[in-house]
Amino acid sequence: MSLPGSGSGLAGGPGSPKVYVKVPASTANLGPGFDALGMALDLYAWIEMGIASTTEIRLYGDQMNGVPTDKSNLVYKVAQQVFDKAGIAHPELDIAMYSDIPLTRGLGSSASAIVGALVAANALIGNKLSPHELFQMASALEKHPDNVGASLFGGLTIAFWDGERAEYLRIVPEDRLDVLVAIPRFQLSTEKARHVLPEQVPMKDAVFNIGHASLLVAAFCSGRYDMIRHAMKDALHQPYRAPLIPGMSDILERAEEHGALGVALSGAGPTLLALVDGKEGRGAELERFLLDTLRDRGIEADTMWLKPCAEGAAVLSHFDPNVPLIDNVKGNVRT
Ligand SMILES: Nc1ncnc2c1ncn2[C@@H]1O[C@H](COP(=O)(O)OP(=O)(O)OP(=O)(O)O)[C@@H](O)[C@H]1O
Ligand SMILES: N[C@@H](CCO)C(=O)O
Repeated sequence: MSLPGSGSGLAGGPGSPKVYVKVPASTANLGPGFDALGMALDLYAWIEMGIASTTEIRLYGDQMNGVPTDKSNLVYKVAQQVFDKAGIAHPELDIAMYSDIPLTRGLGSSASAIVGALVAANALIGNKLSPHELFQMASALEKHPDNVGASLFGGLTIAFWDGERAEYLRIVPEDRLDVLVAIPRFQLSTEKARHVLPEQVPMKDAVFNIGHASLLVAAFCSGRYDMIRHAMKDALHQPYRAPLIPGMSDILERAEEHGALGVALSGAGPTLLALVDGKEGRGAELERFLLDTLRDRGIEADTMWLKPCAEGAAVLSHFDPNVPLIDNVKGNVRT
């Protein structure tokens, strides 16, 4: 089978079509929803992809340090899986990436790369795969559906992946919700943060999380944000991960005293995330509390105010293929 615009099949080069995809960051778990809840955030990565005669990968931005530019690159490898699934021979690819999402900090950078690659490669072949198929592939690649569901579909996603099949529903948080993240200046890989988790948990902890995660989803669905402080508690992963992030336990215990609706470890960490009902109220106090608590334990961090993002990964039609991706992103004020 040949690729659209690639002439006799896989030949790329000047004139070959390029696609552009914008994909949001995400936070996973939201406390009790371990491997199930995810929320897209208005912090983004952009991917440009086209067919080429020789593979070339260009990375832009401060967040890409250490990301490989050869065929071991995650985006390249995931794109090839799309071609495989669509029955198309592996093409050489021209890929460019710019990202504002910090790597390995718990804000879903790997999910954004996986989802961006799936959506871009699928767009290159005329969207032969359905969103459902992309979600199955993304969940199988990431091994849990929380970050990838949020990055792919936007909003707050509630999902499972049973090893063979993923399903999800999506809700959109209200506009008044603000999200404060404190991003420690050290990396913590998901692999390391999963390694500290026990293989088995007591029944009472499982029951605790079922109740809290269910109430949290109901709080979002009903707009009962007053319930978040009760619901955003976890017994399955945060207690085991807390020793990896000095100051985390104090923040989980006391952030609500400083104006948070609720607080959690973002994904596998080390970022800590607080939900706030309007940052104009006590936002500055909360920000100071997070930074001071981490600093007291020797951890420097950076804060960012974000909003939930209702839209998932999107193919952009207004980028100019004749200018570098970085100029497209900056020239379009990161739209
Ligand atoms: N744009 C990208 N291109 C290629 N590889 C990437 C990209 N973004 C992330 N990765 C890969 O994903 C790894 C980070 O994945 P990891 O799951 O440890 O952290 P995270 O996704 O940022 O955090 P979390 O899953 O807790 O939200 C990076 O070290 C890199 O190998
Ligand atoms: N649910 C995952 C998210 C990180 O990828 C975890 O907490 O390990």
